[in-house]
Amino acid sequence: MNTSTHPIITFIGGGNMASAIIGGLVRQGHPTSALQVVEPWDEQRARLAQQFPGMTMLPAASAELKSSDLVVWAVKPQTFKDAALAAGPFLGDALHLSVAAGITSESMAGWLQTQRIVRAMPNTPALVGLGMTGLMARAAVSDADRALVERVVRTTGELVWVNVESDLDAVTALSGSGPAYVFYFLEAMRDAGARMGLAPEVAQQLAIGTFIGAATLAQRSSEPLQTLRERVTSKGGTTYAAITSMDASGVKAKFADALFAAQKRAAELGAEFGK
Ligand SMILES: NC(=O)C1=CN([C@@H]2O[C@H](COP(=O)(O)OP(=O)(O)OC[C@H]3O[C@@H](n4cnc5c(N)ncnc54)[C@H](OP(=O)(O)O)[C@@H]3O)[C@@H](O)[C@H]2O)C=CC1
Ligand SMILES: O=C(O)[C@@H]1CCC=N1
Repeated sequence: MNTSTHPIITFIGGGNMASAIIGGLVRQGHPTSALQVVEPWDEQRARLAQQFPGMTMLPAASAELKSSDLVVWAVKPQTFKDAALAAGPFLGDALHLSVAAGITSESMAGWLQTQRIVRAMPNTPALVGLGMTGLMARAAVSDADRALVERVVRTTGELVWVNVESDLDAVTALSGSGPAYVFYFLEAMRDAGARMGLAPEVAQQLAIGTFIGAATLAQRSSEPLQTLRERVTSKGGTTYAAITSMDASGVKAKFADALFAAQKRAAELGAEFGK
């Protein structure tokens, strides 16, 4: 571990998720001089270098990686193995944190020849400091290593630990992919509002404000979600008509099917690209 107060953090893959975490770290005062990114795509490297001046930008794994205290794996599951085999020999005794969907810590331990591995499943609201991340550590990970991971992840929002690694596939289905479901509902609400005659931008403003308001109310309230819902649902009123229509179409069951499809895909990605 380097002796300065800020660990050297290396990102393998400099795309959406890496940018979100780097943004959180920099906002919280992590110096860019203690950040390195391996990113093969020239344009993306240039974008990151402009956004976060002072970071070490590398087109491929090389000897510079030896100084890493923490390595954050932010490549697609499909490219993880190749990236791990390329960077592994340069990584010394670093702690590893993967955000890749599906790829198990067992696969990583084989490719990287280490047990110091934590898996994370973040989500894109990390970009605005409102991320939700699920974490799971291999048994050999020390309390100090867990604390370092928590420090990094907290710069992007909240976190929860799970003990069973396969639970991360459920976390992926729920909160990892979750922002996309919210955007999907927002699109549906905006489009329906527009069909009712509202200007689309007004409908969108109403939809987004409603999501933020309802989610904040749910977060601050000690009452069950069902009670909050029932409070909106006046007997014989408009909400009752809407919820009855959704129940008749089986929306809840269809929504559950969608989450199970995501969970299944996470496990498939691990089986397909973890070999
Ligand atoms: N986006 C999301 O909402 C979430 C994503 N994740 C996980 O995060 C990971 C990254 O996703 P995301 O950031 O969206 O993906 P991106 O495609 O935005 O980022 C991945 C980056 O890695 C680069 N890359 C490819 N091969 C290598 C290599 N060998 N070495 C270094 N970098 C490489 C890619 O470059 P190029 O494009 O040239 O291939 C790309 O810029 C995935 O595993 C995903 O499962 C987890 C939670 C949420
Ligand atoms: O869609 C995906 O595979 C990644 C993982 C969670 C969110 N995006």
